[in-house]
Amino acid sequence: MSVFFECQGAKLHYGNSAAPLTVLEDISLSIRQGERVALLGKSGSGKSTLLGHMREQLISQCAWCPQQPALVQQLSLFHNIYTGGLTRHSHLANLRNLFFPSAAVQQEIGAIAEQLQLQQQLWKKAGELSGGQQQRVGIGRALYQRRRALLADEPVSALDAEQGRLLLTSFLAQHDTSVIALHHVELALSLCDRVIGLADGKIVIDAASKSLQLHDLTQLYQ
Ligand SMILES: Nc1ncnc2c1ncn2[C@@H]1O[C@H](COP(=O)(O)OP(=O)(O)OP(=O)(O)O)[C@@H](O)[C@H]1O
Repeated sequence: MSVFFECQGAKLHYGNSAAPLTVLEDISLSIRQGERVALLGKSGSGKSTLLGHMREQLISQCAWCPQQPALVQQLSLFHNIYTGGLTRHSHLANLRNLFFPSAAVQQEIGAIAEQLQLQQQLWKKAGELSGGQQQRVGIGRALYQRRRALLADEPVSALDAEQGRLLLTSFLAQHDTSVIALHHVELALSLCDRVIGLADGKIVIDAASKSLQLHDLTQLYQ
């Protein structure tokens, strides 16, 4: 399998100021196409920083699902999902779909909303949705980017365990390579094939999920 992402001895910072904060040091990592990788670590350990670095390198290849969906609150769920496909359509098509969405686009986005169990809310304004519903719209927007690879930052953190598992399973199945920051260690072990654990500014675990037990991960959260 070919390499999807690679870095050697990288020092990763938070922010772009004159004095950026070093979050991760001496990061060496190789991810192959086809892998499903979970990034684990306690809050502030650098999962988003690592994902941000990957995104900088892979921006044109990956769907992106950020931790905060930052939806356009005045626009409908339909239109917010549509923004995931803006770069795939012409300016004229984008303008037309803003006011008079084509039947084909309505069908595509309707199918995504159905997967997310949001079909009843399709024309509701994003600002009128709950936190969990907004998070699902963020997943829908990433799906509508129609990329083969996915970078996602805690995409199901606001959902209950069962719904989170179902949606994450489907989200992963629609991409051939995924790197996902997660808080739920059980989801990481059962749905991803590799776990990268961050602590103290370093990678402290990098192993196949099937070789790990829950207790192997407790060191990440001490
Ligand atoms: N808004 C911010 N302002 C200043 N420093 C920040 C900010 N966000 C993150 N940092 C710094 O960067 C470090 C890494 O943060 P990062 O968001 O990458 O961690 P994380 O593992 O994704 O956390 P979480 O699980 O809470 O999202 C933090 O420990 C903190 O020192």
